[in-house]
Amino acid sequence: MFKRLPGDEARNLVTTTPDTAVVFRPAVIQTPAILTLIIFAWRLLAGLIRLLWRHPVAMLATLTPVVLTLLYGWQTALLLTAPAPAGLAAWALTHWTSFVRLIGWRLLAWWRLVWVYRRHWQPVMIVSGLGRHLWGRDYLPRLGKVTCTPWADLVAVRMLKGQSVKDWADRLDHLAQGFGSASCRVALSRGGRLTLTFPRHDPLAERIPALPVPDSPTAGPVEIGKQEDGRPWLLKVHGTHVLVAGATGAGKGSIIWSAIRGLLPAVRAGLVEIWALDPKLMELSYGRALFGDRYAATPEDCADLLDQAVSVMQKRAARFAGIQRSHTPTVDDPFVLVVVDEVAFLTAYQSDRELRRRISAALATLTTQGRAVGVGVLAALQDPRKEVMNIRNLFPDKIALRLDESEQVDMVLGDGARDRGALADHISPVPGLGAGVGYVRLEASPDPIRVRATYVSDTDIRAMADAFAAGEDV
Ligand SMILES: Nc1ncnc2c1ncn2[C@@H]1O[C@H](COP(=O)(O)OP(=O)(O)OP(=O)(O)O)[C@@H](O)[C@H]1O
Repeated sequence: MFKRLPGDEARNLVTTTPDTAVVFRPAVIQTPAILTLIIFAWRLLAGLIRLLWRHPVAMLATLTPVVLTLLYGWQTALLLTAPAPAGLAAWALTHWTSFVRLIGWRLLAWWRLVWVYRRHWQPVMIVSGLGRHLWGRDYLPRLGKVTCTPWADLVAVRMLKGQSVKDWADRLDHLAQGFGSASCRVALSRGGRLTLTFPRHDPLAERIPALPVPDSPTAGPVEIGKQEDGRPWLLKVHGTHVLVAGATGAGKGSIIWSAIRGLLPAVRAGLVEIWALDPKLMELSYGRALFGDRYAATPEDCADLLDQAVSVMQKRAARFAGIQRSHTPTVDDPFVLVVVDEVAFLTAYQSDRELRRRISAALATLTTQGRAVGVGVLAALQDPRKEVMNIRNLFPDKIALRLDESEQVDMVLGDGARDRGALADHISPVPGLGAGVGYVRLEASPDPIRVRATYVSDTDIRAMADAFAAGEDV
């Protein structure tokens, strides 16, 4: 879109004699008044047609009463038009959900388009460097349709020719700040067109208490928290392996315990077994009763437990060979979830080379061959560097909680995740605000999803373990 701005050429004038004033005498072309009037009239008409074309409903709602008043007087106009707002009000009062779905979000989208995005578009584009001001004209990306969902605005944009998605991904902060949102995401919708997502409020701002233990046994996906759009966050544990990375205090424990809580009925029904490796002797020891003798804390015990898991896996693989290609949890062949808290203690920080080799080999074997035969790994880790965790790519599903450095985001979630909006290094270190908040990139989707895990407190864990040991419902 080009817009002519006056006076721009004067900026480029240079004088070599500083004490002489520059005299700027633009060439004056006499235009007949009628020509100017025709041009103005044409612009007015084109503007009206464009307005009608872009906002037919709003224009109809505004123009109808005006036309009726002019034709039949205000009393008749009032009589004829009043039923429409009265009907809408009655609809809103009687069936709010359908009113919001069919009318409310559209009205809000129109308002947000006019008041937020169109009003600030030109300055935000120029200041962020996504638009150009060349030869006195603004060359701006085209603002398209705005759609409102319950939690965010989705803004369609046509990029300038020659722009890339990365140009936009590099300016997410500018866009979020420019349009008054807490964050911004960018996704390519089709060639040259983008969808920007601006959350209007954050459903993850508050701590989410532990969910009730499910009624029926299931090996997953288990509900362990909320997604950014307010929908439940379901974590798949059966048929995959999950790596959770986060700095100290990021809330890795809440993901582990939320998953265990969701699996508890299946554990009781014998469809799932949880094998716990707790080298820090902290996180999992609270719920020891849930793991029976499948609990290890010393590196030697951890290596033995992992070897046992490998042996279960290999025996199953031998039995399943040529008969079945995937695993369904049964009492005879339960899903085995190997939970490892701070896996680097067992691999990178382990001083005994032989133990380190055994543990790394067992973990690599489980993560490469376990998922088809019902053996999964859920591992937590503080430092995602390759030297610390060289098998992180063997985990199909990864969760990045708060991380210390921006480069660590792509190490966990894969290349380009941070550019796509996974700002795990910006998550608040204040536990109430940021603990348990993270980004997930699932095997099936390249776009990271912002999530928050429920907080399963020590009291919840003890209650779970005590009730489990006593064979009662939690
Ligand atoms: N999901 C959550 N929601 C809100 N607060 C949480 C959540 N998870 C943890 N917290 C808070 O953050 C604190 C640290 O959590 P936690 O110990 O689980 O982190 P961590 O990542 O396991 O840390 P470390 O690696 O040091 O063990 C907890 O004491 C709790 O107050």
